[in-house]
Amino acid sequence: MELVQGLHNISTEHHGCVLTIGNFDGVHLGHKEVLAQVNSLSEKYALPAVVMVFEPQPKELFMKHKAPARLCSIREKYTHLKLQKLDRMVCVNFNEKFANLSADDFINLLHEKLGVKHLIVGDDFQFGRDREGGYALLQKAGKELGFSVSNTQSFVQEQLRVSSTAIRDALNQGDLKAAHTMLGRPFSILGRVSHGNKLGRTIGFPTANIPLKRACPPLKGVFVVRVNGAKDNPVNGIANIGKRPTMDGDVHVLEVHLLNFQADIYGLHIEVEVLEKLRDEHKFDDYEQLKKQIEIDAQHAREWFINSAL
Ligand SMILES: Cc1cc2nc3c(=O)[nH]c(=O)nc-3n(C[C@H](O)[C@H](O)[C@H](O)COP(=O)(O)O)c2cc1C
Ligand SMILES: Nc1ncnc2c1ncn2[C@@H]1O[C@H](COP(=O)(O)OP(=O)(O)OP(=O)(O)O)[C@@H](O)[C@H]1O
Repeated sequence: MELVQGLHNISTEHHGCVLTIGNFDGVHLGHKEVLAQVNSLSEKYALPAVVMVFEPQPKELFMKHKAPARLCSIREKYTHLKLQKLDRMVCVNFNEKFANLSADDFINLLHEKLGVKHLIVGDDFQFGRDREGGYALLQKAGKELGFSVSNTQSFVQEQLRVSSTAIRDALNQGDLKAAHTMLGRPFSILGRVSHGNKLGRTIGFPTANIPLKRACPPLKGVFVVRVNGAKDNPVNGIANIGKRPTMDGDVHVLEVHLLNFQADIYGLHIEVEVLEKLRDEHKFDDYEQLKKQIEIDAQHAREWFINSAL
């Protein structure tokens, strides 16, 4: 999948496409329905299947640190979208200037720069300064400018529309099973293993540290995890997502201790699948108490793997 970073990198060869637009945070099953339609119409029109995403996501520009937690970084989004077999991802820098485009200017951009032939959006899609444009305006403009517009039916599970918001809520409540059902895969975090304080090994629990790009992760606590990329097969583990209050930490990190595994994995790109919440993070009086608790966590995780037959 080709990545076009910024509107200034759109060239004449990008003219003509079947397009969808959105945040696609987490790339969940509802998104996949939309993307499947983009692919099928791209075949019908013999034009590239293109997804336009915004970075930062609009609420991150408008609400700053009060914006909802991100389900995935832009890099993870690219990785998940690539699996949907699209031809191109256009990543728009969502800055003040872009946010201030009128609805008409935005439509002109789709028409003139991208040469959109068919556009697929949700019927709740709003765009342009103050969210002034909507589905009806797109249809009207499409008739005048020569592109068609359609929307997808809501993808629902147990009468609830699958959405990034619903997945954030599930993760926040520690309901990994519900998040898994809506994502169609376990919630996971991708990252490169970096050097930590190397204190973990002194208490018998060496950990792989993965810096979290997002300031605020969508879930916190101690979890049963499964790691892909550390060796040929997935490796079971336990992980902490938090600030490590016992060590007076002040930024969120993901730390994974792999069970029955000894190898140097610094620098490797791994995927940490978060499978089950064990507990909240605590501030312990000393490392000895923390160590005892992690031993209990490891035991609970082993039992969980035996019971889940994973
Ligand atoms: C399974 C697990 C559970 C953890 N639970 C806590 C916790 O409840 N409170 C806390 O302050 N740190 C917790 N930690 C973080 C440890 O403080 C940290 O891993 C250790 O100090 C080593 O850090 P380092 O790898 O940067 O040296 C946990 C780590 C793991 C792997
Ligand atoms: N469950 C769903 N069924 C069908 N289309 C969906 C579903 N969820 C999202 N979409 C569509 O996917 C596109 C991208 O949507 P967006 O990223 O805003 O999704 P969202 O999951 O609803 O996010 P949020 O919960 O943050 O509002 C939009 O066209 C949207 O209408």
